[in-house]
Amino acid sequence: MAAPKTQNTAIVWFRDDLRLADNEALAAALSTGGPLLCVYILEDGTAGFRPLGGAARWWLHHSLQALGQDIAAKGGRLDLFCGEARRILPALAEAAGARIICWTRRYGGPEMAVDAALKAQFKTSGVEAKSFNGHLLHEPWDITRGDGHGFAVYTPYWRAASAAAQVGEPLPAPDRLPAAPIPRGALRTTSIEALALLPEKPDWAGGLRAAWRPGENGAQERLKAFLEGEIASYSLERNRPSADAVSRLSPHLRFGEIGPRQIFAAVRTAWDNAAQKGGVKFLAELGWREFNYHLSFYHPDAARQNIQRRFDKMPWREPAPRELSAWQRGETGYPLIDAGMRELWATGYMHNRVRMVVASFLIKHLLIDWRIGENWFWDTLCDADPANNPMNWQWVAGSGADAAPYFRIFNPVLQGEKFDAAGDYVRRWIPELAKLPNKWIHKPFAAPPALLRGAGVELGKNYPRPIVDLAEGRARALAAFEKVKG
Ligand SMILES: Cc1cc2nc3c(=O)[nH]c(=O)nc-3n(C[C@H](O)[C@H](O)[C@H](O)COP(=O)(O)OP(=O)(O)OC[C@H]3O[C@@H](n4cnc5c(N)ncnc54)[C@H](O)[C@@H]3O)c2cc1C
Repeated sequence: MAAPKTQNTAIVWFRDDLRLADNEALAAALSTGGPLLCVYILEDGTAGFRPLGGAARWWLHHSLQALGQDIAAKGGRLDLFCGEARRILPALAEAAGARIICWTRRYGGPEMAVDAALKAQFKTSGVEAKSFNGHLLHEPWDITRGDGHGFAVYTPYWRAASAAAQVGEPLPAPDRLPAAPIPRGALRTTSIEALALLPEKPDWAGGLRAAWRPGENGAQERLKAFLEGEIASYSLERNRPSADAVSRLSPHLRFGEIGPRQIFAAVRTAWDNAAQKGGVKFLAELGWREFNYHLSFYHPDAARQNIQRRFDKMPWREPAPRELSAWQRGETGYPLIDAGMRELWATGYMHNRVRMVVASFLIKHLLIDWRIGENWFWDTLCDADPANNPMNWQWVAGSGADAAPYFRIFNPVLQGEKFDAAGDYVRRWIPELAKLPNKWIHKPFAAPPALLRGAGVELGKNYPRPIVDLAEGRARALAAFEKVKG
């Protein structure tokens, strides 16, 4: 039965904004003075939505748990649902007699279509639906070139975005969250366990549990530690995977446990001479995130389609199952690639420099379609992001908007020698190679047999031989690219 619209209940629909601070949608709902229905819907199975990968589902479970606890600590309640938002929310609003529903905007094509349809539906039923920006510094459509079109190149985009209206001050978390009663009726909330987000048989998430603390408090802790430490050396050290010089905020940002406005404000507050250079570089990296969302707005199908359509003619090889699984498992015989892929599998994260090298290796040395790699990252990264993942894969492939040229082919041995000169990163993830001297740590296949024996390395037994010859792979990739060249 519908409740009369006298209770003044406001609905807050949480999506990729799983936080209480700097959440304008939450603040707007609270400002109505009525009790709140805080809602999360796992929209599995909604037409056109890309199902979350395994690592992201693990993250979401813990993030929702943390949000639920944070809301409860302030007197509120997080209600979970599973299914189609277009079916659940109107029924919920009616049962609760809600007058207003607020949410933070999202930017995927099918997701925006659902939100637009809901707005229209609510309008006819007299419920005010209000949306806010909390995921980006600037709406993707607000930053435009002089001719009104979107940007295709990062540098002018970020220049224009930086010159645009000042990024506002973030909002504090509310003190109290008055809970509305659970509406009676046909709609049933579900439990976090029933959402079945965690892996069970096997439980592969031990490494993820050890590496991360999902949730708003974990995000704030990470930001604080970064600003007190790594940011000072960020611009110098961020390319060295063993240096721990990066923020590791990406999964927190992905699920909106922290917003970019909060990061901006905190970096500006922490600004001092030591951190300044690092700060500028760090904010420019957040600029890449903004840029990728800007590009996605104009290319909503970028996870499936080449942005530069001439790449549709690329003669990709049908991946041999053994080759693909060697890449996925970190058994290619190239230590930097293997360390990166093992880090990914163990922790749901990989350092940015290594992401570029492993992606280049798959796309170029193995000549495998970038979409296959993008899918693997989607499934295994905790920060698997609908804009950042496809755009970065297309950047490496050369098919993106502002992409690396296709003929730039990273050599994994040289990249290792340059960015992991002492081999610390490789030794951390491939202990079988730990005793190799630095000279051979990135190319065990070229080391003298006696030296390998002395270091306990048996090629083909406890560490693989290379699955592809680098020079041959490079030549094959360049020949394939000839077919695409404009
Ligand atoms: C093939 C490939 C796939 C990628 N897939 C993803 C993905 O699914 N999700 C994701 O968040 N990032 C992705 N990235 C970008 C980048 O690797 C990660 O954002 C970064 O490694 C996250 O670590 P961090 O938070 O410590 O980064 P920091 O260096 O501390 O940077 C701070 C923040 O800036 C943003 N950022 C940094 N580099 C980039 C970049 N190249 N593109 C866009 N934003 C960036 C991220 O939000 C990051 O959290 C991918 C990169 C490559 C090469």
